[in-house]
Amino acid sequence: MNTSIPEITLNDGLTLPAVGLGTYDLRGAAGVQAMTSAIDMGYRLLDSAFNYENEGAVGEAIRRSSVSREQLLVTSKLPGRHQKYENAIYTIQESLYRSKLDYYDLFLIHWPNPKTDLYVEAWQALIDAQKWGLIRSIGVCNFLPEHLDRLKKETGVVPSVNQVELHPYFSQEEQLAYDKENKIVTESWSPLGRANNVLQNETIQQIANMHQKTIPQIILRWHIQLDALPIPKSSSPQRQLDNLNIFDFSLTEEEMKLISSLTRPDGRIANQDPAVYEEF
Ligand SMILES: NC(=O)C1=CN([C@@H]2O[C@H](COP(=O)(O)OP(=O)(O)OC[C@H]3O[C@@H](n4cnc5c(N)ncnc54)[C@H](OP(=O)(O)O)[C@@H]3O)[C@@H](O)[C@H]2O)C=CC1
Ligand SMILES: O=C(O)C(=O)[C@@H](O)[C@H](O)C(=O)CO
Repeated sequence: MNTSIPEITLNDGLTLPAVGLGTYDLRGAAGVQAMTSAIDMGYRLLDSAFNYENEGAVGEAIRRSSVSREQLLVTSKLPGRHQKYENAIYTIQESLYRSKLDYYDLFLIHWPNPKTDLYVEAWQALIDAQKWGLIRSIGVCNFLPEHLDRLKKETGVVPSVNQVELHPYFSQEEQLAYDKENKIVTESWSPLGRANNVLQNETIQQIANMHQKTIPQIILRWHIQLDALPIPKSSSPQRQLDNLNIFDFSLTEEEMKLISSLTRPDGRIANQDPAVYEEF
């Protein structure tokens, strides 16, 4: 049991733990079991989405866990096909019915879908749902500076969180700097590169040997020291625990730079460039 996770305060005052649990692909009874184990082990932030088809499993895991709803921070996301204002409102309500929760702590627009061009309308729906108490904090995913500038200009409301692909092979230096300057917390999706060969990287292995940690622990610590909030997914209780045990050591400035230097122009894992990708 590890509950000593530092906290991060968002621009609207909500606090989140500095690491959360990704739940992509955690579904059904096995998903409920994995999420319950994570909560019992100390995770307090769960990252879900309407499109993951697991909001019911998230709600069930919360009810079966040993901690109260109030101690948990639950995230879900609005899919691309429901960005029209009325659809967005219905989808947030449906998402709550699915999880059997009264509110989400954080609700995000999943992708900007710039060609469809409804993300400002969708943002207005999140703003209203927050006013009505359905959502405590509102944010986005995969938003580039141009999309964020437009939200600010047209609604005056800056997202609390921008969840983007971030790992050593795609280190997002410019997006991180933009988010920081605009007081937006960057959450890192696929923080472990979705377990691709970054987990065998020789440079990170050498750093791991120095600190007597594993490669995933070094990578997650790198996220923390970038002031990004990683949400690693694991279905294994042991790996869930390992991924929390990153607060008893620090990387040097040189080690941070070495890991960041591993970034590559073709480093994206899923070929999803938010400037062109349109999510269903
Ligand atoms: N907003 C967006 O557009 C997106 C959001 N996300 C969110 O981000 C979360 C995390 O990203 P995800 O794509 O799942 O990828 P991650 O980078 O979190 O990697 C998950 C993979 O790493 C393995 N793993 C986890 N911990 C360890 C460890 N300590 N040692 C070895 N292997 C490990 C897992 O296997 P195992 O389960 O067997 O441990 C799984 O195969 C998602 O689950 C989702 O919530 C993801 C993509 C896009
Ligand atoms: O998992 C998510 O949140 C997504 O947005 C997906 O598109 C994911 O990135 C993926 O690669 C699905 O194959």
